[in-house]
Amino acid sequence: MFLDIFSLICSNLPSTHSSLLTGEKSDRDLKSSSVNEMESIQSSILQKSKVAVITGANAGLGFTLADRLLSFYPDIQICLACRNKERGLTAAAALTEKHPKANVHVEILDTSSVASVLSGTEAIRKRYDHIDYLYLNAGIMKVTGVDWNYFWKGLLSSRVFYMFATGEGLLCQEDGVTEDGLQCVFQTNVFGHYVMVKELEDRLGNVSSTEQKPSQIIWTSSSASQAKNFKIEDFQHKNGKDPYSSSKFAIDILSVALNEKMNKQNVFSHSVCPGLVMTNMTYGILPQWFWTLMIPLLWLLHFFVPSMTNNTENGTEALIWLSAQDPMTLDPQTKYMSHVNVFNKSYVAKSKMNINPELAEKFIQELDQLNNSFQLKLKSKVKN
Ligand SMILES: NC(=O)C1=CN([C@@H]2O[C@H](COP(=O)(O)OP(=O)(O)OC[C@H]3O[C@@H](n4cnc5c(N)ncnc54)[C@H](OP(=O)(O)O)[C@@H]3O)[C@@H](O)[C@H]2O)C=CC1
Ligand SMILES: CC(C)CCC[C@@H](C)[C@H]1CC[C@H]2C3=C(CC[C@]12C)[C@@]1(C)CCC(=O)[C@@H](C)[C@@H]1CC3
Repeated sequence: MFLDIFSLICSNLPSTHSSLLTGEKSDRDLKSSSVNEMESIQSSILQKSKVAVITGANAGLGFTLADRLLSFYPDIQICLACRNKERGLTAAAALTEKHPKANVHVEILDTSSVASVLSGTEAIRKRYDHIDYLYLNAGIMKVTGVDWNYFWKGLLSSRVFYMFATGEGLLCQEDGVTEDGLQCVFQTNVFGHYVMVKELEDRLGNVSSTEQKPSQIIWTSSSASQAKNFKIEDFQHKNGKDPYSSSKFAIDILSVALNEKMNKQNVFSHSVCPGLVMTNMTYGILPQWFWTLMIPLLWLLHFFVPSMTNNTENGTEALIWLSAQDPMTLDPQTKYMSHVNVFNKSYVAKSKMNINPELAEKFIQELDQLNNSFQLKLKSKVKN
């Protein structure tokens, strides 16, 4: 128990426990392999130097993901796609200090600006011929307060565990409009990433008709994703009260739609929920001292709510696990969730999404239209 509490207190320090990767080439499998097996695994990794592009990689889940990928695939090339150069370079320096031979590169890419996505993806296309993993992880939630009345009522009701797993109804949120004239949460979490996929399309999947190379697009979604908060007529969520939930459901729809469109090119898309993790995003909701005071409660809750992953190491479990799977064997309608068991060990759980393919098709048409209008606008600007 004391060890568990200690691990919660150290939630954002790099954890040393071996995680419960359940895939074919899990951390645990690697650790228990004989030296010969290890050598053959390492040489096969070395032969194929993989490339991972991660958005929002300078902090939180994105940063730990980069760190864990470097431990798992020592030869991997990592591109940290960050909106702020200084924060990106600081993250790259921390990663190369821990992994001296790491191949880490920083690219400036702000998902809330189409112009920045276009320039960032152009630079990424120049640097890499093929992208194995495209982690679309950057995200924001603009919280103005917590509905404590709802919280206390929820605490004494049967929806208590659901409330802690999804945060439903607890947060008062605001949104804004970007310089591109789109809703801020929608453009940052969804549309900027969609433009990225379109711009990087020829770096994903099969390189040629003879060379079969799969790519995985892995979205950081959330258990806050709720169908009832997403309306196709208002997909930017201009008129709703939960832009975060709407944007995460939009991500789930997009993931399903991209499988329909891109599986034939050997591109596979999956959606992940990291659980509730202490990062800048969650510390932005309530002050750090409050969360620290709540450590005993959070510790108690993880017995009942497996999505209380708490630290970024546990939270990235499903993101890492997916990288080790054969994507062809995975169900496009399944969401992969990082969970913890009662010993605070992480594992991957699955949840069916049941997204209507017609809705997915309609949504992708809307996004294509929006994307085309930006391309026309920006290209005519360049001409003039
Ligand atoms: N923490 C949690 O409990 C959960 C988080 N998630 C999701 O996980 C993802 C990562 O969040 P988390 O690590 O928790 O939060 P953090 O705030 O720690 O990290 C978010 C990252 O996204 C970056 N980012 C934000 N806006 C943009 C932008 N416009 N362009 C490029 N990068 C941007 C941030 O950059 P910068 O440092 O410059 O701000 C940062 O690197 C998000 O999509 C979030 O919705 C899902 C479920 C639960
Ligand atoms: C633990 C404290 C006594 C009380 C904290 C109350 C709330 C601030 C949290 C309870 C459930 C949390 C939650 C999220 C944010 C903070 C809470 C509402 C998220 C919405 C954060 C982002 C996500 O993507 C979700 C998966 C989280 C769900 C749970």
